[in-house]
Amino acid sequence: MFDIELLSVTKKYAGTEKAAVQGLCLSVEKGQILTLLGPSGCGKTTTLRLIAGFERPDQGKITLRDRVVSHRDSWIPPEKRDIGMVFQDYALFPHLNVIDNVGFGYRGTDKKGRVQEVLQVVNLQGFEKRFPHELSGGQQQRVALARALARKPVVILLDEPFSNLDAELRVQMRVEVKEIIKDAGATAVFVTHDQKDALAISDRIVVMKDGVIQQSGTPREIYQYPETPFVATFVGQSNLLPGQIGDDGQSVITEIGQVPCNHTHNLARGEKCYISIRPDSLEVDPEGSIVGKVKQWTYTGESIDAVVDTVTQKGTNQELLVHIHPEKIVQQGEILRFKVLPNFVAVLRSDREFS
Ligand SMILES: Nc1ncnc2c1ncn2[C@@H]1O[C@H](COP(=O)(O)OP(=O)(O)OP(=O)(O)O)[C@@H](O)[C@H]1O
Repeated sequence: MFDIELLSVTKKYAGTEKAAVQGLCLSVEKGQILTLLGPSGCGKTTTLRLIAGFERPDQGKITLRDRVVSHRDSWIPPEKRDIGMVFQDYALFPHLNVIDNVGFGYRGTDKKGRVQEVLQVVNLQGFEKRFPHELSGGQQQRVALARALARKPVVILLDEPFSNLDAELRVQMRVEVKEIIKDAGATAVFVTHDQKDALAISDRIVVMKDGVIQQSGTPREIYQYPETPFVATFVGQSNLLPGQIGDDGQSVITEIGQVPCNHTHNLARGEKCYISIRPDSLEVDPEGSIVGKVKQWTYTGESIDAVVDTVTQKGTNQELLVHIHPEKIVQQGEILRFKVLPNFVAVLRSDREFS
């Protein structure tokens, strides 16, 4: 059962040349967290606002749990859509304490009981009398989430909810927010341009670019088997190379040699394609067939992130990003040999956009 369905939704703002979202189709199952991920201007916020009813589509149909909220002549306004919103800046009322912020707009019976219930869900018992300025960023975030959950909405929409948090709290809040949403059994759509947020919190990710969907799938599918060059480089780092499927059907012949891969998207032998090799898929090995010179490297603690210059079979230069085990001592200018591990190698169709 789907709680949210968008069918061929298009929205073009007045005075703009291109549609902000074009022919968007997506669905979210009950209890799932879906993330809209993409760079600035790709149409994520517009999609969220269309679901909330703050914008009206030019074309298409939007359904929220069996109720058509937007289609041709039918239109349900935002306040009647049964939606909870969590904004980037939390939008708490500074003059109201936690109880009053959470209970604001609640119209059901037993408001007091429900507020206590959600404060327990977000783990804020004991903070009832505090005002927003007496709370940390993470606590304010949980108050905003509690307010969104209080009315038991059909869906919760979260617009970049972690962008005002420092790096450490952000990592902690990803786990907490996911747990809270799951415990409440809520269906949620979450907007971010941060791939780590998306991979950590989502059941499914929709990667967008220029108002259209590039790929949708589970975090693992998106990371391990990107389908377009854009997805391969936007979600994680990647080395992209042109090639063609090898005669064994399980490798790709590229300018740096024959690369093994586990998944060829059913492309035929000899068919042209691109290949995405994650930096973790290149391993230092004295027997490896790829020879490269270390151009620069950075120690991150978890790995040594190196840029390596290789010479292709055509005699041209090809830079590769490589994550080397952090215990290895690496020198600039050093010549190393690498082999490719097939697990994070993805084949991309060559007819997909390359940018
Ligand atoms: N009210 C508006 N009027 C005109 N154009 C708009 C309006 N809102 C958004 N746009 C345009 O629509 C496109 C999509 O914008 P949108 O805010 O949905 O992108 P986004 O992916 O959420 O970006 P960001 O991450 O920067 O918030 C952009 O080109 C933007 O300039």
